[in-house]
Amino acid sequence: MERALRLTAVGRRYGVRGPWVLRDVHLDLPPAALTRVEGPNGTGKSTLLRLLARVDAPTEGTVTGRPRTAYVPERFPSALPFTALDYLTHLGTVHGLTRKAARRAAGDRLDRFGAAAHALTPMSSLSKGGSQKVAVAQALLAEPELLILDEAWTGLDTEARAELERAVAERTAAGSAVVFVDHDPRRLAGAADAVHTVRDGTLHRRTGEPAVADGPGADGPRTVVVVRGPAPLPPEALRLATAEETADGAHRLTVRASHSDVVLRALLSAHRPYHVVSVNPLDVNPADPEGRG
Ligand SMILES: Nc1ncnc2c1ncn2[C@@H]1O[C@H](COP(=O)(O)OP(=O)(O)OP(=O)(O)O)[C@@H](O)[C@H]1O
Repeated sequence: MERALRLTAVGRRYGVRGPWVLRDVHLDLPPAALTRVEGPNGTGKSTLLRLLARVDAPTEGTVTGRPRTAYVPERFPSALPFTALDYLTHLGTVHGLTRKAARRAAGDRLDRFGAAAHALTPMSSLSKGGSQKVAVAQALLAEPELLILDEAWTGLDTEARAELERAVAERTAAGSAVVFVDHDPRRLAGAADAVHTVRDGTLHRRTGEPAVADGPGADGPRTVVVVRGPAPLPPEALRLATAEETADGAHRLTVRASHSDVVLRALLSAHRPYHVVSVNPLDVNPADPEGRG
């Protein structure tokens, strides 16, 4: 897809004679793929994410593709002269919504992140957690084709952290590319389609990670959902799960555990909703790796 972002031989250094922070970086962010960027402190992860968000430009190399992008920076500028709701409403109108629709979307987002009580609080008076919720809400408001999260879970409470994980699964299910950095290796563990490590001034793809969103072959816990209902299954569900018809005419979907909520929501909110027969963890038995036992 033309809009998918691609870095080719990208390098960045700060100042004409500054040391190279990154060099010879090649990276593709295909639609519907979740990409993790990891690496020790100070190696250039935030620099890379700023280049992906196009809020910074490379010193050498090219960045191509123009997906509609949203970015949660490591440090969100919270000293803005708006209340949280006015700020989000304003951004919604910038993204093309009418004022009424923008206000509704802004209120919904704050609600989903448990921040409805902060709607009328000036941004400059928000706590670290409150302002982080607004940072995340602003990024999701635009339903971006590329979502970039730099330590976006930091400062969020447990419910908001879970909500952000769900939102990531929703974005990839809707066909968006998502790229994230997080200090916690358990964050979205097993869910990433690709993991890249910043080391020695460049980006290394961790081997063993599949190139794109795939079926049950990747690492991480899996959930098996069995449903009855019409074929074909909703596209949002098929993007995240591998499906097969069972002998008695039900559909058996295998999905990453972190994505099971999104798949269930797609099935239950379908035009003709599905009847959920069972939801179980995939028991990986070496004698029965597909869990058909
Ligand atoms: N605006 C800037 N001007 C000058 N140097 C910078 C700038 N931004 C980053 N650097 C330098 O670039 C290097 C990489 O920084 P960056 O913040 O990208 O790393 P990081 O891997 O995200 O670090 P952390 O894990 O600590 O957030 C560091 O040496 C940093 O000091």
